[in-house]
Amino acid sequence: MTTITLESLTKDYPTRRAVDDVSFDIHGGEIFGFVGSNGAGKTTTMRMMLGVTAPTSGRVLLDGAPITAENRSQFGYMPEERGLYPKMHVHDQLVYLARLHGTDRDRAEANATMWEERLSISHYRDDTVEALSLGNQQRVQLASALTHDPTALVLDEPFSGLDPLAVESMSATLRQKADEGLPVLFSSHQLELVEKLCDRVGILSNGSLVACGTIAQLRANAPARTEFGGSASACETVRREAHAAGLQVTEHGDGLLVDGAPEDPRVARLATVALEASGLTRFARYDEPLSLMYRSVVDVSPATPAETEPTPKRRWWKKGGAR
Ligand SMILES: Nc1ncnc2c1ncn2[C@@H]1O[C@H](COP(=O)(O)OP(=O)(O)OP(=O)(O)O)[C@@H](O)[C@H]1O
Repeated sequence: MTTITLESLTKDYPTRRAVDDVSFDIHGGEIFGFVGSNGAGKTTTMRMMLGVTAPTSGRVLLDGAPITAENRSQFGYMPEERGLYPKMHVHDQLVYLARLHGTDRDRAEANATMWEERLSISHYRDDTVEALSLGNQQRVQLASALTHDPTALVLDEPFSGLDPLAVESMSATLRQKADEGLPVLFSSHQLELVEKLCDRVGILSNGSLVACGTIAQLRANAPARTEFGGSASACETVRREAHAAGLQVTEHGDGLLVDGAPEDPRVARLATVALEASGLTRFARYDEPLSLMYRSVVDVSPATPAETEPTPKRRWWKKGGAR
């Protein structure tokens, strides 16, 4: 199956470094979620993958060999600025764009009709794109990335502005294409969705990849916390003993989160004491949601200009990115 490799990709603009030494692989069959704050460098990285922007240094490989324009022309790309002709009719446009990628007319017609049905835009096939709502334009944009039977999908914020049913249909489509063996990468600010849908996630901060892996790998590498729950008196005991032991405590719903893994003797002791006092019903490692892991690695200070000393990077994974 196809593997796309980003090898030390760096992009300098005159006033700043937009992407700084970014390396990771995307494997056929997986959905890779690309997240990061506004201006973190996601779009620039995707543009370098697609050859729309040339890297200052680094390269993109396809199955271990430098990627060619021909390889890239077979990718399905959904650019951030979108790329449809506003005055062209939906169906004609889908067929036209597929033909530009080299798909023969019959196949382009059949694929356009199939994706119109799958993405619930058949009703608009004879409308101009500019007459559609933004969400429906987005569905057409996704269809245009699919009608030429792409070998990979690279989608810049495909979920932004979609209604819940469209999110479901977009998610199902991406999963289907990954199941067919395509590498699928998309960027998004919807962290819950990314957590639910993606096999692996890469987090960019100020142009650097600060975390990369499966949700389980990210969790395993994130600082551990333990969840305690139960009666008010059990929670009070845990709170008091944790403070005495110098452990950080955070309120969490009707329970508490304590810094440290359940197997940490100082944390385990809290459970023993609370059990003795009775009323403890929950004691387990806390499954950090992606949104919290994201906050703990993303640098919220203004981006570092290229000419100044870069801030130290916190990286959670070994270079190259585990699968
Ligand atoms: N053509 C350009 N010239 C100069 N700077 C640019 C150019 N394109 C992007 N940048 C800068 O590079 C940085 C990364 O931008 P990029 O669009 O890749 O971020 P992003 O992560 O996609 O952000 P968002 O989530 O807001 O879409 C930003 O500071 C941006 O201003």
